[in-house]
Amino acid sequence: MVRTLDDFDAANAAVGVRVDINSPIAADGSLADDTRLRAHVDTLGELAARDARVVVLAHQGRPGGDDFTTLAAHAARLDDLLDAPVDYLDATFGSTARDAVDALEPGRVLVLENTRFYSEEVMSFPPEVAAETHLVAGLSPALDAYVNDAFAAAHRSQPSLVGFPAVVPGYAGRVMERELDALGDIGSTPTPRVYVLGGAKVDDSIDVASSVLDSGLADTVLTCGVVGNTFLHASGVELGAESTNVVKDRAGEALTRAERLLEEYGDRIRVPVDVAVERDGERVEIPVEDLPTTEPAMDVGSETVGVYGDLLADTGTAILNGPAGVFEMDVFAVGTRELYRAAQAAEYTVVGGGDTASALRQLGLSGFDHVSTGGGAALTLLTGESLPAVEALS
Ligand SMILES: Nc1ncnc2c1ncn2[C@@H]1O[C@H](COP(=O)(O)OP(=O)(O)OP(=O)(O)O)[C@@H](O)[C@H]1O
Ligand SMILES: O=C(O)[C@H](O)COP(=O)(O)O
Repeated sequence: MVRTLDDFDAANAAVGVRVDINSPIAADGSLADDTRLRAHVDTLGELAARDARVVVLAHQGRPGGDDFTTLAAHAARLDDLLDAPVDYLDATFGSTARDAVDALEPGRVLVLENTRFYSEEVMSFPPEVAAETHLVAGLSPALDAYVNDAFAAAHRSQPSLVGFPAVVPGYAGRVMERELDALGDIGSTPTPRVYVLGGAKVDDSIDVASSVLDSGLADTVLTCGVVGNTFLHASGVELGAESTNVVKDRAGEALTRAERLLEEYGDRIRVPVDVAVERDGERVEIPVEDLPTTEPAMDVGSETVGVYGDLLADTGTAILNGPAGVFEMDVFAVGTRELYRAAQAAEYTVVGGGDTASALRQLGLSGFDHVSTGGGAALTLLTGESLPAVEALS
């Protein structure tokens, strides 16, 4: 059982709040999107309003990446978004950080530096070992409690996610609570249950398909995006050189697993019946039986949307991850828009994935029962597995 903010005596408490504000960064170093910061306003605002001394812990990017930056811009944006005053400190642990936390007044927020500036934070540890890392041991003496609101990173077993609750009382924040309520018990949602798997992380999607078909969580898996092209290729359809190269590049070793899945669960896995390509600047739809084609398949066609839409209309729960096509281009956003719209006919609809959430915003689609802030974390729960950071709070 995970404790929530309802169980927490916040007044005057120095509370470390792990959030996931990992965001796209523009070329000039500014934040390109603040969706994830907005998601945590409830938790941070509530704690500040309840007179906690709020210490924010978060990562941004991965070492070596262009988006591996300080959290200074994030702190400035949180200062705009929250009623409480927000400061930033360029340290995460050690005496500088502890002194700043000790001096923090009730109702104020302090954003500490990117946790991944420290090598321990890109490693995985069991909670009791994570508690002994420099990061956790060097900050926890200044904290009275820990709140984990970083659902989107909860599939990681990194020190700032699993170490603190081993040494100070731990609670789930409001984002974490909402996500666990919506996704934590996927096995009890209405049946039949259909997973719609699209996007370009083919390897991950094949793992998900395999797990939910094996466990019986999924009655049917509908494929689209590069995932759909991969299953088409695996079923023996010749797509054409361009699409085949993308499939081989994105699927790699997973292609053999796709073939095995089709052999084992062929009747429960659906592949597109037509694809869309660009020809002379126009969208052209090609039935699968007329393939191969020289142009890359960048979207599913309207016949596929029709077939999938009919299936989704009779569905208890639709779980969608990944766009159906290259939604960033108007001409190939059609499949994603129409398919996600069709999925709303299901009794209960859950959408997961960072890119998927931004596709929905861009396409003006709303009305789903739950849109998760997490990609990998949401998929972990949606395959019925547990999350290390949640286990650490229990
Ligand atoms: N047919 C296609 N050909 C090439 N790219 C495609 C195709 N269909 C979808 N994509 C690309 O897939 C990308 C999104 O896939 P991804 O798997 O990252 O989504 P996501 O699961 O929502 O994200 P995340 O797991 O990161 O939260 C988009 O950039 C889109 O252009
Ligand atoms: O963006 C995410 O999915 C989370 O912030 C986790 O980031 P990671 O995949 O770099 O651990």
